Amino acid sequence: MADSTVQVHEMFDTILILDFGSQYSHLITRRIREFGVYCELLPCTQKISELSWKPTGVILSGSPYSVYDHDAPRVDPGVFDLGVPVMGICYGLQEMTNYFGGKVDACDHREYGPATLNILPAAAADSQSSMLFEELSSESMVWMSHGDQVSAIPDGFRVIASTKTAPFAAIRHNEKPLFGIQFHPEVTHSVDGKQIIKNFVLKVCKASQNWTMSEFIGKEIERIRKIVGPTGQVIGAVSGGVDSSVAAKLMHMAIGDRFHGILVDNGVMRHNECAQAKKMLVDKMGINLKIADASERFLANLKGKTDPEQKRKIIGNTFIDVFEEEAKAIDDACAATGAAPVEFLLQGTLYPDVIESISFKGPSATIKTHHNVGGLKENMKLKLIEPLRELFKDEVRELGRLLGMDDELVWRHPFPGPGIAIRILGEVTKEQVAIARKADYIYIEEIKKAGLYRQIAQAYAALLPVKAVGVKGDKRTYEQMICLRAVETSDFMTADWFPFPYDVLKKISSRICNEVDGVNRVVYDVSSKPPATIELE
Ligand SMILES: Nc1ncnc2c1ncn2[C@@H]1O[C@H](COP(=O)(O)OP(=O)(O)OP(=O)(O)O)[C@@H](O)[C@H]1O
Ligand SMILES: O=c1[nH]c(=O)c2[nH+]cn([C@@H]3O[C@H](COP(=O)(O)O)[C@@H](O)[C@H]3O)c2[nH]1
Ligand SMILES: NC(=O)CC[C@H](N)C(=O)O
Ligand SMILES: [Mg+2]
Repeated sequence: MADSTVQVHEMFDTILILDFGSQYSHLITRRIREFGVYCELLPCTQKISELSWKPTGVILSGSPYSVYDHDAPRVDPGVFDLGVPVMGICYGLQEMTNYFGGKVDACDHREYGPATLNILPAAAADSQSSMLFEELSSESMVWMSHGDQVSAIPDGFRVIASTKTAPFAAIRHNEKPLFGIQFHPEVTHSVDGKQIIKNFVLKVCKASQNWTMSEFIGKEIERIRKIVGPTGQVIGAVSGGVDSSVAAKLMHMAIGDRFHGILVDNGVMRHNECAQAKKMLVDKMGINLKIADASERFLANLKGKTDPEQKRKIIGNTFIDVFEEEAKAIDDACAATGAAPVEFLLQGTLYPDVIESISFKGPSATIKTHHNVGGLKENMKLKLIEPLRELFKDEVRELGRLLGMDDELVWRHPFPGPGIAIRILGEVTKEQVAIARKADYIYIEEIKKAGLYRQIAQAYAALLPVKAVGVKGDKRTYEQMICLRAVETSDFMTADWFPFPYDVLKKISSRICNEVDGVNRVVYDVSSKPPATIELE
């Protein structure tokens, strides 16, 4: 894995964000990326001496801890020896204060909300501080979220801004470029917050703004070529979704047909999905792709299984079996032709997956087992290549756009690997899949017709295997229900149900009841995540 992570730092100036566990930490990363500077979020437990690259600047995040908690996360003093600018935000300021010998105390009242930041005249007279506050008016609205605050600044520091309740709302070291701020510039409620982060990164750290997706494409292709070499071969699981398609496209541009994409037909794909994916990937993008039809095998393995986790595990394992068999077939073919054996595995891992798995508090409780074709055997010999490992979903979409992919693919809603199987409660049979598939097709078609597809982050129709009485053509029916789900979300970690116009719902419901055999009712899921999740299982 080291291969794919190290070199990005040689190509882009990197701001290091050390995560002390704040719920806003990833937002700092987002803000910096937005203005074209590469940055990485690492847990605060990262030893600076073990970092294989030198950051251009460091930001210390907020934290749910108090600096005087016995188990509070500590800053690695190595940060201050790097000789680069450092800015502490909230807990970051408090921990910096604590480390340099100042004092932090609990406030009388926890402060959560807006405050007016007064930039002190002393700041204007000092070039570093005025860089940090450039383009801000002397009074700026900022957002506070803290229960502790600095009560005495360390020797060698001075105050540069205050609020009514926080006399040390911003401080700096007298000589070194070390800053601390009590408020949260990363949340949008801090009106000039983005500007402060930008000033720190561009003016104080002098980071270059070369993190653009067009720059990334060329550099990534070059990097892949170097890793794979002139004869190496790569395989990868490709689903027709935006992540794996973008990854496959980059790989194809780098090494052509030495990349072997495998699309597994697991029998629980949507209507026409494999054919459409093939048309897009092979005909339009020129990718060397094999469709492995394992639909009967998946359905046979799922027979009689009703437990959601068991269904997910069966699908995950079957994916791996099929994928490994296909990989072996490619190897055998290579051996026969004298081509080099496959040495690498392409994965479409995104940055949120990486962030999630490196949290210093350890992995969160398992809500559901996400299938992962890449989650191959421990002793796997293939080396991973993950071109999207540093990117957020919106960056991947931008990449797809620049690579000339159709809008339809770029803006496609995510579709989970276990597909329709986790959208049919209970047992998955061919007949049940056919019902769910048809309803889903109608639903998405109507959403697109109404011009709502892009406003919705993800939508699907699920099948509830409960029966109710209805009447069709004067005849009694006793049939199942379709449950429609549509959510708005930016990160898929939390989500809200989409407020559909009634007339669109009416049309969808009427079409599904009329056109899908075996269904006489349609319900709309009006639950947010949490407490629900996006998928039903
Ligand atoms: N039917 C499939 N055949 C082969 N690989 C698959 C299939 N379904 C999923 N995968 C693999 O699992 C990975 C994770 O799936 P996931 O749905 O998160 O990503 P995606 O399909 O690439 O994009 P999207 O999130 O937009 O659907 C994919 O990138 C792909 O490598
Ligand atoms: O590739 C995937 N394999 C899976 O096993 C899987 N389970 C959920 N999802 C997708 O993850 C997002 C959050 O879903 P939940 O709220 O249901 O956990 C939603 O976008 C889901 O579609 C999956 N994607
Ligand atoms: N948002 C934060 O970083 C809070 C830091 C610390 N827990 C406080 O309450 O002051
Ligand atoms: Mg997918």
